[in-house]
Amino acid sequence: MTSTTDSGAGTDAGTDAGTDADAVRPTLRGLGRRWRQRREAAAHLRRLLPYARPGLVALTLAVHVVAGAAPVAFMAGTGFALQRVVTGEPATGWLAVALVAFVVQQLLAPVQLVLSRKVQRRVDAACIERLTSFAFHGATLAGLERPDVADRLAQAEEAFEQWTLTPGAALEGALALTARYTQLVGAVALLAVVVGPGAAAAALAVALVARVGQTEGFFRWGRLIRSFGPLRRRVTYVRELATGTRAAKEIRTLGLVGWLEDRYVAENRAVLEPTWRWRREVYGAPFVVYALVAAVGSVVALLLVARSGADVAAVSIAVQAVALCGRFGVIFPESDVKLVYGRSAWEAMLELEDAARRTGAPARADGAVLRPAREIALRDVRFGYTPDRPVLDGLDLELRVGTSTALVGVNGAGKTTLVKVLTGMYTPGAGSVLVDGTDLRGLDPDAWQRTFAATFQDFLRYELTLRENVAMGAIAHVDDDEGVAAELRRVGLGDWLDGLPQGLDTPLTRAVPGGRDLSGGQWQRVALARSLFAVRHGAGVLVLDEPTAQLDARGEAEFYDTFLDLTRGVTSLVISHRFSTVRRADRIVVLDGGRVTEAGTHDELVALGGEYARMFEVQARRFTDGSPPAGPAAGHADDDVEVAP
Ligand SMILES: Nc1ncnc2c1ncn2[C@@H]1O[C@H](COP(=O)(O)OP(=O)(O)OP(=O)(O)O)[C@@H](O)[C@H]1O
Repeated sequence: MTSTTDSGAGTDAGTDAGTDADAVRPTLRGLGRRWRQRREAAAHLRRLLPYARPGLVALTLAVHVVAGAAPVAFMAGTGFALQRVVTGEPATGWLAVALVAFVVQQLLAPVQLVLSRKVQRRVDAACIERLTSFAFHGATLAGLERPDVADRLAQAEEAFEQWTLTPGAALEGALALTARYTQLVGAVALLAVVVGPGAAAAALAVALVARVGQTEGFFRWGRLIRSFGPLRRRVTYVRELATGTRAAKEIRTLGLVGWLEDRYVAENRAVLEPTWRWRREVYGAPFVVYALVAAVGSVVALLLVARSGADVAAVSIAVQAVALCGRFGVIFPESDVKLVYGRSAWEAMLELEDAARRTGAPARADGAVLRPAREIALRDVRFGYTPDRPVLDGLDLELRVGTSTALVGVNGAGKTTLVKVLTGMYTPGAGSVLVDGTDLRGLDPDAWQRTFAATFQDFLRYELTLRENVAMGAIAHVDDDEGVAAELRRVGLGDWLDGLPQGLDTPLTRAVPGGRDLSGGQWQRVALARSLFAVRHGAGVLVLDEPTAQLDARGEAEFYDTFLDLTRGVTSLVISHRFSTVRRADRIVVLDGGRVTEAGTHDELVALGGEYARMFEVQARRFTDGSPPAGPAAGHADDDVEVAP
C-alpha cells in the first residue's frame, strides 16, 4: 500500500507540490519503492480475504481457473481436431474437448459474474460495518477533527456511495485476474507444444513486460487521482452550494450567484487540467508504448511460428495463442480499474484507522457513568490544536459539584476548547484534569464523556421524531414519554407540544408526511430539553455552550428566569456572552490569554473592577443609552455582549 508517510497522497492536492512526485516522473530510485508499494498493496488486499470467507474465495478462484482454461482448451481442441482431419485420423476426441470447452465457457460466464458480485457484496458489507464501527468507537474527536483523517474518511465514504470503486470491487478484480493468468499459462504451454520453447518464452516475456508496464502506469495514475481527493471534494462542495436548497437563500440575497459560478469553473479547472495533463503523461504515454511492445512482440512471435515449419493446424493454434498473450498489452477492464480505485478506498480506510489511532482511540466501555462527588479540577492545563499556538496556557479551574459556573471570554478565548478538554475529547499537552483528585488519564474515557449532558453551539438537529430528538440525551430511556414531555415544558415548548397532532411522534423534518421543521429558536429549545433529559437520567454535569444564542428576547428571558430551577443541584458549566445568563451563576470565571484571570460571584467581580466589570459596564451602557460604547472598551471589537443585565 501507499503508506501515509511515503506516498504524499492525501496531502494538499491540486498543486504539483501536493501530488505524488514519483508517480508523475518515475525515477530509478522510485522503482524499488514502487515494487515495495506493490507488495504492500498485495498484502493489504489479502487482508480483505477473510471478509469474503474462504469457501467463497476458493469457489470463485476455481471457477476463474476453469473459465480461464476453457478458451485454451477450445483452441487446443479445434486445432488438434483440424490436425487429425488433415492427416486422416479420427478427430472425435479433440472435437469433444472443443465442444465441452465451448459449453463450459458459455456456462461459466454468468457464474463468474454472480460469484464476483457475491465476493464484492460480502467484503463491502464488512467494510461498511468496520468503517461505521470505527467512526463510532475507534476515533476520538481529536482524530476526526484532523484534516488528514477527515480526508481519508471522506474518501472511504465516497467509494461506498459510488459502489463500483469499493474494497470489495478491488478484491473481486484481483480474483478475476486468475482467469487471465490461467489463459496466459495455457497459451504459453500450447505454444511450447506446437512451436517450441523459444516462441513460448518470447510470447511470455512480451506479455509480462507489457503487463508490468501497463499496470505500472495505471497504478501510478491511480495514486495521482487519489491525491486529488481534497480538491475534488471542494469542487463538489461548491457545486452543492450552488444546487442545494440550504444555501440558496443566502446566495441569492447576497448576489453571489455569478461569483459562485466563476468559482466553480475555476475550482473545476484546477482539478481537470492537471488531471488531463497527467493522464497523458503518466497513463496515456506508457499505454501506447506497452501496447506497441505487445504488438511488436506478437509479430515477432508470429514470425517465429512461421519459420518453425509447423503444419497448418499448429500454426492455427499458435496464432490464437500469440493473440491471447498479446492481450496482456492492455488494461483489463474487469480487474485493473476495480483494483486501482477500489484499493484506494481500502487503503484510505486503513490509513484513516492508523492516523486516528495515533491520536489515542477511546476505549469501549460498559455504559457506566462517572459521577464526581466533590469537584472537577483543571490544573495548569496547556493545550493547543497545533504545538505553536497554545489555546489554553496554564489554566486552573475548579467546578464544584452541585454548583453552577459561568465561563466568560471574548471570541476565540478558548471556552469551547476548555469544554473539549474537560470532557476528555482532547487530552491536554501538559497539566491534568482531576476528578475528585484522580487524574482523568486513569479513568474510563467513555464513562467520563457520558457524565456530561452538553448543548453545543452547533447542536444537532436530528431528522427523527420529537421524542427521539429529546431522548437522544439518554437513549436507553426513549420510552419515558413523561420525562420527554416534562423537559419540553421546562424549556418552554409545552403549548407547542400540545398543539402537535402527532405529539411526540411528530417527525422533525419536512421530508416526510406530517413532519415539521422548526425555527432556530425551537431547535435550540429541543436541544436544551435533550441535555436536561440526560441529566434527568443520570448525567452528572450539564454543559451549555451559548444555550440561548438563537432564542428571541422573550425566550431568553424565560429561559434565564428558570435557569436556576433548571440547574438546581446540578453541576453546570454555562458559556455565554450574555450577562443576563452569566450573572445568575454561583461562580463566574473570566478566560483570557488561555488562563483564568478572574473568578468570583457577579457582585465580587463587579466590585473588583477588572475585565468582567468592564464588559458588564459595556452591556449596561448599551442597554441604558442604546449607544455604542466609547473609551477603552470600544477597542474590544470581539466582545459580543448584547443583552442587558
Ligand atoms: N478544531 C480546531 N482546530 C484548530 N483550531 C481550532 C479548532 N477549534 C478551535 N480552534 C481555535 O482555537 C481557538 C479557541 O477556539 P474556541 O472555539 O475554543 O473559542 P471560544 O472562546 O469558544 O470562541 P467563541 O466565543 O467564538 O465560541 C480559536 O483561535 C480557534 O480558531
